[in-house]
Amino acid sequence: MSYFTEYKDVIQEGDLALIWISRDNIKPITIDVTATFNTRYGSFPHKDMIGKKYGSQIAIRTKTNKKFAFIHVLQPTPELWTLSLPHRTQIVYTPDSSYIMQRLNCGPSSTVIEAGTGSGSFSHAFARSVKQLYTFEFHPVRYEQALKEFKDHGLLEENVIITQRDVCANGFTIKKGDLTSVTFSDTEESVDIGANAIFLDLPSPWDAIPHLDEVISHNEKVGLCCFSPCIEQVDKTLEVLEKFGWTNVEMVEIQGKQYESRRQMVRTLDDAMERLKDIKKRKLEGVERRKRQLENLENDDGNIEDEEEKKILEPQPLTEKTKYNPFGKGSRIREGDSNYEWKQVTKMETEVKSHTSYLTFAFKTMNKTRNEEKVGILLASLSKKK
Ligand SMILES: C[S@@+](CC[C@H](N)C(=O)[O-])C[C@H]1O[C@@H](n2cnc3c(N)ncnc32)[C@H](O)[C@@H]1O
Repeated sequence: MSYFTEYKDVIQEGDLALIWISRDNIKPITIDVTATFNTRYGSFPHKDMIGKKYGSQIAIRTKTNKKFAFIHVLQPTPELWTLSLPHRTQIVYTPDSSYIMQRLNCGPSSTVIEAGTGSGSFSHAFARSVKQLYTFEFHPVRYEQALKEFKDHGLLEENVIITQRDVCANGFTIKKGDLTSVTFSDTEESVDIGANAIFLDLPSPWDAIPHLDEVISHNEKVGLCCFSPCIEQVDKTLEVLEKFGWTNVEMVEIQGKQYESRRQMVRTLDDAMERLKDIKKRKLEGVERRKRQLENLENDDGNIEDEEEKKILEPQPLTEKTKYNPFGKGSRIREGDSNYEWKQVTKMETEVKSHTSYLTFAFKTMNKTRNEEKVGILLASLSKKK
């Protein structure tokens, strides 16, 4: 069973689970009754997670100040895996992968070729959505790491085949004897791939493109996407795409941004004036108080007779509880407090996790002959519907 394609309710021994500490800090663990998940806030024994529902919050008391620390235990999804996986390379993030899959029409009937596998970020997203993924990685250590990871995650028994290969030099055909996760039967000599979607995340996709004709489907429109960080790479890719008959070429750049929506208090000029007057008054009072304190130290025996002076010397709250607080200091006003006027604003978050590249899309139809029999069947079915 793949942890990424089937949902389950309850956390069990041996599960791959993701520990959500914060939005930027998600850690994968394998549930083991004898193990403990340590954070700087405290330790969370796995046994306290077993039997609970996925999504549960697990809380402990911190050792130092006896406050609560908590985590959430989540079931893996390709999106969360992308945010928590061990990086072996640069990876493709969800804003790109989701867009690419949509542009390549990926769905349950798609057969996809991916090169290189890298850290397997995109492989997990493809694996959840498509019929079959053939992924290629030429780096021996990265190949072994990805092979183990896909096996542990149940992807190899579902729909992922990984092969160690320099696709630029040797193409995509998988034969008996290759270093691959395919198990060949006695009669099989090679794999009939017939891909209808291709994703190339390599430094030189133009060297891989000429090999594609051998492994793409000949009877349907095939989509290709090249993920390249430099415009010079795009330029070289375009030349080869044209030479090898790829059409409908388009280049796109995804700039993922996250917007935070919140309310901001409406401030008027009168409010600002009031606030400035308030600051000035407090400043003057402070100066006066310090002057008198100094005089007392120098001249008096410490007894203060004057009532007015006493009042000034009394410790004052930092800010009075004023009705109006447009600058957010002093008395606290909850966002959205119905006593005040608010407007809805958005704030763009500064850091968005993504590795942006140029996405070059192209399409190819190998067999352009008209299949009269199929067209006839299609037309007949359409006229019946009318
Ligand atoms: C940027 S990473 C891919 C990251 C991957 N898309 C992900 O989301 O995790 C590029 C990978 O391509 C591999 N690679 C580079 N040239 C290759 C080639 N000619 N054949 C196969 N793999 C190649 C590299 O070893 C590297 O692991």
